[in-house]
Amino acid sequence: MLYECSSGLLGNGHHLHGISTISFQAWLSQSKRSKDYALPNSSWSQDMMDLYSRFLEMCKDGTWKRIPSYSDTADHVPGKACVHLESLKLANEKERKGTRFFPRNLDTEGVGFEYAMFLNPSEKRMVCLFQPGPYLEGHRGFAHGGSTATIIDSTVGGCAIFVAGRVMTANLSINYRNPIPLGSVVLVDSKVDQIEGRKVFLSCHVRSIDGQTLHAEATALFIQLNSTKSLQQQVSSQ
Ligand SMILES: CCCCCCCC/C=C\CCCCCCCC(=O)SCCNC(=O)CCNC(=O)[C@H](O)C(C)(C)COP(=O)(O)OP(=O)(O)OC[C@H]1O[C@@H](n2cnc3c(N)ncnc32)[C@H](O)[C@@H]1OP(=O)(O)O
Repeated sequence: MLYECSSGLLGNGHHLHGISTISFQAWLSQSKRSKDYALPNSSWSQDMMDLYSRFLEMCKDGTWKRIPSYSDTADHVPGKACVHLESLKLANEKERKGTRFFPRNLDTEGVGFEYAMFLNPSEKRMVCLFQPGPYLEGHRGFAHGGSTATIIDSTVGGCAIFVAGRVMTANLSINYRNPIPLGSVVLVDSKVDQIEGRKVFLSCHVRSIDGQTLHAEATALFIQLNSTKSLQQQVSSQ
């Protein structure tokens, strides 16, 4: 199902550089036919379940929104970008066969990235509950720094998508402060700090759920892509 952008996420009819963002509901209904991986499964620890329930509770008054998660990359980008990507997807179905959104690339539950994101629209903030599995090992018993970078990029990326639609990471700077034990649950907390034209600046902290350990802190710059060109056109014109 294709759809057009309508009401804005940052208030009615919000426009950022001429690009109207879509309503959260429209995006949710666009993607609901795909399997949602951000729902609890048997690999989730009690800590993960407890935190997830706490955030679900905070969704009840609309302050927070649970963000679904899919294995198809095209489903992650809302708005007009989705129309472009949907067409691209239909046109190139053959070539696209077998591609997956990187953090959802494993079939077995619990071995890789287990995560669920929640968006706070008024604070332009995205929080990700992350439980790294055994296939993300770097040093013995700890998550690989690249997997931490991936979950940070995806969380700040989700936040940037919320404010600016189709974006790409231009810069991601991470300070790793304390290793993340495999199987533990951490909170990846990101927010938009500033928007300057097409540039979206964000910051992010990764903390243990008791808040006592700072695992990593990051800053990121995302660039809003030209809405009049499809992703395919942008790639082929470079
Ligand atoms: C309903 C809403 C709900 C939403 C929720 C959704 C939930 C979804 C959940 C989860 C989402 C998952 C999210 C996934 C995230 C993953 C993202 C990635 O991994 S992206 C792959 C890695 N990145 C690349 O490969 C880029 C490679 N670079 C490029 O393609 C270009 O450099 C690009 C597009 C970044 C910029 O190129 P140009 O030609 O469009 O723009 P130019 O003119 O170069 O830059 C624009 C401005 O930005 C500055 N700029 C560009 N790069 C910079 C840099 N690295 N550092 C500082 N400034 C930079 C420039 O100086 C310029 O600034 P001046 O306008 O002159 O002030």
